[in-house]
Amino acid sequence: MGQRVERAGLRVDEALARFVEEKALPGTGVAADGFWDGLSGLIHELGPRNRALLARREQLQSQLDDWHIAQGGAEHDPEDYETFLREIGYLVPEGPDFSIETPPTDPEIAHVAGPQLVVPVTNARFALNAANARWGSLYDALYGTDAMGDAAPKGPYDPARGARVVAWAKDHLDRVAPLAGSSWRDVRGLSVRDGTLVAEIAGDGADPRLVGLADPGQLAGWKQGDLAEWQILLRVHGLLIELLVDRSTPIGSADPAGLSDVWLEAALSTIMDCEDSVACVDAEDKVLAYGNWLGLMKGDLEETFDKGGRTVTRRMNPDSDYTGADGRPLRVKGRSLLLVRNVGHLMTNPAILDRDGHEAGEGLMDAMVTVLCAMHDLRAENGPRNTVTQSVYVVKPKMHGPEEVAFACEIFDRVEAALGLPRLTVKIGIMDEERRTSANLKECIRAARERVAFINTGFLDRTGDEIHTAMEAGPMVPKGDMKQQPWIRSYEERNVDIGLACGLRGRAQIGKGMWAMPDLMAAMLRDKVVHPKAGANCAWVPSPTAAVLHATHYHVVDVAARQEEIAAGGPRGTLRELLTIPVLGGRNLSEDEVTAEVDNNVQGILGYVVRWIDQGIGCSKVPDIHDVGLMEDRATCRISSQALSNWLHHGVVDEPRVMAALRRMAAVVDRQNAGDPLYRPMAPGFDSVAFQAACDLIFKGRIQPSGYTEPVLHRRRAERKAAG
Ligand SMILES: CC(=O)SCCNC(=O)CCNC(=O)[C@H](O)C(C)(C)COP(=O)(O)OP(=O)(O)OC[C@H]1O[C@@H](n2cnc3c(N)ncnc32)[C@H](O)[C@@H]1OP(=O)(O)O
Ligand SMILES: O=CC(=O)O
Ligand SMILES: [Mg+2]
Repeated sequence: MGQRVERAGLRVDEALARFVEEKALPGTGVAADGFWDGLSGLIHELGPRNRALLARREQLQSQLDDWHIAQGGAEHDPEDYETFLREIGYLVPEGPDFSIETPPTDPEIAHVAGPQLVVPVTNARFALNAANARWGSLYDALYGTDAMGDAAPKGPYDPARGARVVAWAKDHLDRVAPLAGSSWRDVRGLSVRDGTLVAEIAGDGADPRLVGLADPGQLAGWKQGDLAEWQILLRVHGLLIELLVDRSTPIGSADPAGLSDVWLEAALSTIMDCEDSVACVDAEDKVLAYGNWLGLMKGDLEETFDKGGRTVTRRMNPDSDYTGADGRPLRVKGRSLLLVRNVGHLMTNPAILDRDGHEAGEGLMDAMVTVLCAMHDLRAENGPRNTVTQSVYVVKPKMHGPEEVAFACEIFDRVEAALGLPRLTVKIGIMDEERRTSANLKECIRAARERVAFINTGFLDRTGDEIHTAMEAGPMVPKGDMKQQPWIRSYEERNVDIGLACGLRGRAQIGKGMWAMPDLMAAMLRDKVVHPKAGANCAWVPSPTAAVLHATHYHVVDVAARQEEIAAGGPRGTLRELLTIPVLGGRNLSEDEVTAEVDNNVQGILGYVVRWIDQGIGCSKVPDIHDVGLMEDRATCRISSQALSNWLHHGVVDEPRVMAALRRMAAVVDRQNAGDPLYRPMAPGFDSVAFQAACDLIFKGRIQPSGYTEPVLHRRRAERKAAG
């Protein structure tokens, strides 16, 4: 921890003060005094209210615990349960219907449905890649993954696989942008003439047949002679598809149509994450996160790194100019619309101490600093912009119920006033990922009706909270079975239904959760189409490649039409189903099932935590016991930790058994990381801070606030950093 400096009654770590004053403030028109006064007001006036909201969470949790204990194993009565939840104020009364009033938002939020990428903002290389993931090659995504059913080959280019890629892409075009009376497979030449796409089809005689698009309106634009002979833009459900015709390339020269690649508009929006996927425990870490976000908002972030023996410098992509189908200039955005996820209301951070020496609320700090950084985009006079509606999009996670949403809105009211921004510049994304928010979703949206820009089912945290909230109700089903439980179906359906009923269409996104198996792209192509089919404007993907493949789902499904149908069909999932607790009930698990579940959870926790604690890496790909690489972050870790705590609490397993699994799996995780020169093994000593952190998450998981992983992770990471 560095020296502290005094600012408006706050004791601020010097590194953070320097960042704010020398990097973030200049160019915004905000004076340093005004900034620190504003932040001090936020911390001193809203800080106590923040703590009171957390105390309310604890009070409700202990009332829930007592209620379940008092049931003493009697059969669960859902009606009694619901009455009790209303009595204690866990469920709040639902008010009359309303529509949100958010001012106009950017087209990526309001009108076009597509993938939403998430990236740890602390990793500049990944963050830049994510910002540029607006566009990606379909050919590369198919060739380089298992998307077509078989694993990507290593070694030189395989022409047979290449041919399958091209066939896949052309079949997809036949499905989503068909030619009039012909197939893309039969095209021998492509061009645009008089504002119309012209495809030459090999005929029987010497002269080719000329055909156009079945729907000529799908031609969006073109250009000649830049990257390729022709770059032709099609538009399908609002998303652009670019056909590159270039016979000078190996792929184009081998293709009858001269098609050298198909690029897709993919990650329409990206969340720069300061939360679940990062490890930020002090000023040094916060400055890294804020600094990258600032660079993205200024447009000058760059990162130089070695890739395959080459030095690469990565910067943000520019926009591109085309001729539109109407003959007028068409500028196409080269970067994803960037949102920033702040932390929630729980954590504090030592980067700032208040006048009583308490750590400042991290969410308050994030709100003020991330919006300040975004002012560089709002103030930019030329060059590429993030928003065209003078908006700053802040995603707010892990809130419990409408009072916490209202509190978040108040924070942003104060931030706007302190920074001299028009009220409602900040648009808020509500992560529906805590049970009290799902159960009171309509009232949560009402609390943010002036500035809500998205609701999203963060089902991973939500599953962790499901287990924690009902910890005393009994042992829960294994985590793999959670997705088949009534509560989660109701949760997903109600989120869409309530979002539609509250008028989110045309103003705000209704989003769905993460695909957490980054290497299983065939499975994603098969399964994740359910998200647009469910009426979601966007759904989370873990990587740019996944964004490209998931984009194809939005070509196939017309989300606007699905939303119409769903809204017309009326509400589906019920509150009663939502409140169904996923306990094992009378179901007996075999010894093998229990062992597999314990081993799997333990392996995931250790594999994630060891990199978090020792290397400050907040999101990792960790193999499960079947050797499938899973995206692990704070939320997936919360599920594993809560699942084990719950089984320990109810005697499904005992401490020696879990400890034995921890030791066994630590050796497995050590082997998995053997190639990492920065890795410090946990076995055979089992005394490292990382190993202790994993133990805390499991053995003290039941008493963590809402079952969050952050308090343990932060404390142990700080301990590890202090030890050097
Ligand atoms: C519950 C929740 O809150 S979910 C939201 C939080 N989760 C996330 O943000 C997930 C983000 N994803 C990631 O961090 C990573 O994809 C991981 C950790 C899952 C896997 O990382 P790795 O094992 O390093 O990925 P892998 O080796 O397959 O690919 C690395 C390449 O893909 C790119 N990449 C991978 N993920 C991303 C991403 N999210 N954004 C941008 N680029 C990415 C990297 O830039 C790198 O390419 P480069 O060499 O050209 O820079
Ligand atoms: O933040 C996302 C989640 O699923 O949790
Ligand atoms: Mg989450």
